[in-house]
Amino acid sequence: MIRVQVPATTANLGPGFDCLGMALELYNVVEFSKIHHGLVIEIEGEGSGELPRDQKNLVYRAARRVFEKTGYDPGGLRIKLSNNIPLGRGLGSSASAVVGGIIAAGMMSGASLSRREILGLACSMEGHPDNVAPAILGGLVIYTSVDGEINWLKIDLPAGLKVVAAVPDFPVNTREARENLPHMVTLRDAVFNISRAALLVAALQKGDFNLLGTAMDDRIHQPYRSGLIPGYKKVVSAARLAGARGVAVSGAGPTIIAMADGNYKLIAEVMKETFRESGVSARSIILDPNPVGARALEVI
Ligand SMILES: Nc1ncnc2c1ncn2[C@@H]1O[C@H](COP(=O)(O)OP(=O)(O)O)[C@@H](O)[C@H]1O
Ligand SMILES: N[C@@H](CCOP(=O)(O)O)C(=O)O
Repeated sequence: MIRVQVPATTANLGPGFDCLGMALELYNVVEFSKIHHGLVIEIEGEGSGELPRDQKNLVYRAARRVFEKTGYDPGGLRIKLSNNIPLGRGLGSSASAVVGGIIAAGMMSGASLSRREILGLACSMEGHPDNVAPAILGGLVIYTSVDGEINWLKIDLPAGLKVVAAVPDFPVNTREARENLPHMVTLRDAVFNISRAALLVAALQKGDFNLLGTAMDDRIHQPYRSGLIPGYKKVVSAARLAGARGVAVSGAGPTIIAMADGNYKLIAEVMKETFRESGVSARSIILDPNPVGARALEVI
């Protein structure tokens, strides 16, 4: 039996659209074991009532890509999914499914897939790198991909930094949210984002939390997505007033994340309460950054 734990991720962090992401201490666990024949998928936790239990399941589809690549035939396969990452909320549930399927299938095949191979395969399935990269590597990951040439750098995060995630009870489909973004940006807005993305990485590396308020601003995707999140502006203001250092839409939303180095419980409470005042039922989760990324729990 093979068990792989994969963390949730928060992508973009404001200005780093499709190139910055952070792993978080919230996990899905994927378990693969051989059976005589057929495919059996068991799901508990998040998505247990809606995720497919057949060949359409994303974890299985990712695994099949590896089996095809390695030429391994698993015969019968039992997949058990224990999910804690909410679906379609901007916390990288699909990346976690893809990465879990790839790593578990690689282990089952006896193939020693390199990190580069796992990253390449996961990116090609997910369509953007900023969730799968930190899900695999942990920490804060800066990722570039030009004409198939990939490069990345992982940065360990400073002690005391936590992410407060206010998670509304409605989903946003990432693929649809991406289709609604304009394909062109002005030079002015490009400079706005480049400067902040650079500032954000340096501020996080140095532990200079004072800069996060400015550094997490964005003009490329949030202006088009925040309108889909009722109460967005009020939740951002309330989080800042309660002590959050920087606030942004997590991935494609609708979750809003606040980076903080204290007042975590107060920030969590005011974000949830402000959502409620705007007619949105939400839960707040206080999360540490995850430093290691996906890992095998046991192989029997
Ligand atoms: N644990 C899982 N197992 C299988 N498929 C999953 C799992 N989690 C997410 N998915 C797939 O990913 C979709 C959500 O992906 P997406 O819209 O990108 O949202 P998110 O921001 O959570 O990644 C789900 O509708 C489902 O198809
Ligand atoms: N860069 C992507 C990130 C999507 O993250 P998700 O967790 O919402 O899937 C985007 O902004 O579309």
